[in-house]
Amino acid sequence: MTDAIRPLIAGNWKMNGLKAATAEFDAMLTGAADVAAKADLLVCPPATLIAAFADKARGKKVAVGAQDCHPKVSGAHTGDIAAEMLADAGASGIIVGHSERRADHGESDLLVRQKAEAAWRAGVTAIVCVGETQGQRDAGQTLDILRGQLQGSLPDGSRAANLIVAYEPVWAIGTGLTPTAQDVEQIHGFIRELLTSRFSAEGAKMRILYGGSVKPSNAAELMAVANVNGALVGGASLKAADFLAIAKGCP
Ligand SMILES: O=C(CO)COP(=O)(O)O
Repeated sequence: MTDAIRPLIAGNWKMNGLKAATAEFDAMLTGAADVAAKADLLVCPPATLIAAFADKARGKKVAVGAQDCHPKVSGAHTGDIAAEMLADAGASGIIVGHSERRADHGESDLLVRQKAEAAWRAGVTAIVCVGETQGQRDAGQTLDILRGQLQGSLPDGSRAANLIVAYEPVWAIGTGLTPTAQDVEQIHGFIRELLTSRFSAEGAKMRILYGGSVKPSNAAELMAVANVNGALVGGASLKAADFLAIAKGCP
């Protein structure tokens, strides 16, 4: 059933990228046509580059997204950016609840849920991240942690058109380590069950991305796993050749 879900390869540039990185983005735009048959592409640069990238990407096969938003529309929140501002700059998706924000900024499941709702309010897709730490994995708590994060972070009424879930084991991010294909299959299957039991038919159609040390060398194996509907890529999304090669690895 999930075979019909079109894969999405999303790049999370994190706190990387000056204006000079536009050249790399240009190369992604150029190469995107070659991989369009395989997957949709989304690049989430730092907020400073969203508007410029979105202008360049207009009419091309790469969408532009953001890495975070504030739950409110506007107000006295120095340094924060509203989802409406990101949409206005050209973002069509917003990553919320990345483990680096949960850790660096103490973001709770409730706050992540409010940010996902803010993305919808602005008319853009929320990409909600969940994942266990090494310690939680070692303690055999992975599924319990994921159940709790998904329950708390996903808004009621989530639909396949406006919600994407990204499973990113914290211990796999930036480490070169990945779970085995068997582990990924079990965990994505578990997430799928939770989504369908909570959101019925919509849950069956939602994209579930895998993230954590995805590279050209492991993409094909990971992307072939049942209920893996694409990837959320960090380091390897900074280079056009790697990012496009990962998309080529989609089944
Ligand atoms: O955190 C990630 C994407 O959001 C994954 O990062 P890496 O691909 O660098 O491991």
